[in-house]
Amino acid sequence: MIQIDLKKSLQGANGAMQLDLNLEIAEGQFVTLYGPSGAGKTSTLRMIAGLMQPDSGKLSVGGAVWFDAESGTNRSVQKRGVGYVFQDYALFPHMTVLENLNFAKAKGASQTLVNQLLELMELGDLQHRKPETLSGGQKQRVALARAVVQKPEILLLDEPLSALDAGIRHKLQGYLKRIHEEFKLTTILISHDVGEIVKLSDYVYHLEAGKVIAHGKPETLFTGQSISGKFKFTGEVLKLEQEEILSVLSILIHTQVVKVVVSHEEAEKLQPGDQVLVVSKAFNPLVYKLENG
Ligand SMILES: Nc1ncnc2c1ncn2[C@@H]1O[C@H](COP(=O)(O)OP(=O)(O)OP(=O)(O)O)[C@@H](O)[C@H]1O
Repeated sequence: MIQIDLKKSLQGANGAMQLDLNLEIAEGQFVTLYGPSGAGKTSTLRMIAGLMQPDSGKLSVGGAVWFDAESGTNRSVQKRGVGYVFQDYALFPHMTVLENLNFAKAKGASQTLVNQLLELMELGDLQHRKPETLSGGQKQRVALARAVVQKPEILLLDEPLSALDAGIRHKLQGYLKRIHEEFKLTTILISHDVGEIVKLSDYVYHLEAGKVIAHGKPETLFTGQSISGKFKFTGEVLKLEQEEILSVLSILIHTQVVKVVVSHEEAEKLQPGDQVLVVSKAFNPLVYKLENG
């Protein structure tokens, strides 16, 4: 369990802004911080990593106190057991992929873990290459593997996929999901991509101006209702066609266009470009508009 109860005065775009957070994250959960630019998402991760000192409050991880303003406890960055992945890959340029992983490997961690990650992230063929010879997506796979090989207690992901184009981003989301299923690391992701959030996270905190303004399971938070269904996909509305009795939606789901029949009433709430969640309950899928998409 991570218990975060922290305050920090920040220099917001319109003057002073108080970051004031009080949340609990269960071990092994995949949680996303969502919200507009300047809401305090990166500052939150930096305080957890020990890169920014809170003004007051307490942070404990798995029962150990990492920060406590009252008792003056402030565990150093090196001793916090955090894997941090940013948008830029920050790999060591003079080391090969394998050397980057071996260098980061936790003390006492077996070579088996490195091999397991090379396999899981499909980096085997690239292991003797230097970062400058890799694509952005490949570099980010190495950066993810390098964060995990440290055996962190918490994996912090600050918009790790936002510099990549849609196709590669989609693929990397699959790798992130695999990593989480395999290692069950408590993970905190920052993302603006609603589809990505729905696909990956167990729980979402929506931050604005330093405060949590809403939280919940992604489907509930982005649709305003609780949904169950046999399958769920996120997609983008491309086209709406009004037929006599019903409307037909063309929805782009990853690289496929799927046609879904909805009532005129439902179609009226939608327009091309909207992000939607497509859920199949019985036979015909149901479509829910994703808020803030
Ligand atoms: N060390 C600091 N001291 C004071 N203010 C800071 C500090 N670091 C960041 N800020 C300010 O705090 C505010 C929140 O920044 P932060 O990077 O946490 O937001 P964010 O939600 O991650 O935004 P984005 O999505 O653009 O990355 C910004 O206005 C920023 O200028």
